[in-house]
Amino acid sequence: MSMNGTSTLRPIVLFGPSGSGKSTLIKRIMKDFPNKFGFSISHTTRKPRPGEVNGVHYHFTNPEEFQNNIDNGLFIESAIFGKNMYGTSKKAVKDVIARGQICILDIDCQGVRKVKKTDLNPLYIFIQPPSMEDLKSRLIKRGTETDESLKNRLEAAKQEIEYGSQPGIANLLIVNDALEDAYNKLKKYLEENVLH
Ligand SMILES: Nc1ncnc2c1ncn2[C@@H]1O[C@H](COP(=O)(O)OP(=O)(O)OP(=O)(O)O)[C@@H](O)[C@H]1O
Repeated sequence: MSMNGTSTLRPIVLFGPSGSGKSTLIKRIMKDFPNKFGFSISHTTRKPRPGEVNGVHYHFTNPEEFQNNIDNGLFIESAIFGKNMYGTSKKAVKDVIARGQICILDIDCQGVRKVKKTDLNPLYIFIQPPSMEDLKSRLIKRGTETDESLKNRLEAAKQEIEYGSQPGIANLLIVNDALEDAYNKLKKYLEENVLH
């Protein structure tokens, strides 16, 4: 642990197109380093499902309070899915650091732009698909997309790649071609920079 006690706990932002392999890589790194990494707890306006605990699974809130939080600049990012609002607060990230874990943020380039305006000082890792053709076939193979959502994700992917591959945006760019190579690159970088 360094002098200021938290410099080894810089959050990690993984960003990149939907289907580039962020979740796959995060799952693996969390499994290889149990308890080292944590996710922030999101806010949502949706009602808790049976068994969901406020402050554990989500910070459950109402639309008025949610909007107040946005207006007061407390959120890094927020989005609407269906009728519900979801967001990540800066405090939720700081809570992860406070419990001694490295916070992993899996966000899109809009989120990255917003994080860059905060004092969170993360390391940015861009996960790039080898090609648009590979990205498309992986999304199809994943079986999660309709024709419509596939089209939207591929369209958004172009912008993600344009942004993430610009010099100076990411601290590390990983082309996720062979998964094993991509994972080893990620692991090595994290070992050298945050896992001491
Ligand atoms: N190197 C790879 N080679 C082949 N397939 C891969 C590779 N990496 C990931 N995949 C597969 O591609 C699909 C997309 O990966 P994943 O779900 O991790 O992407 P993601 O970036 O988290 O997407 P989203 O932002 O939509 O959550 C998954 O089915 C995954 O198993």
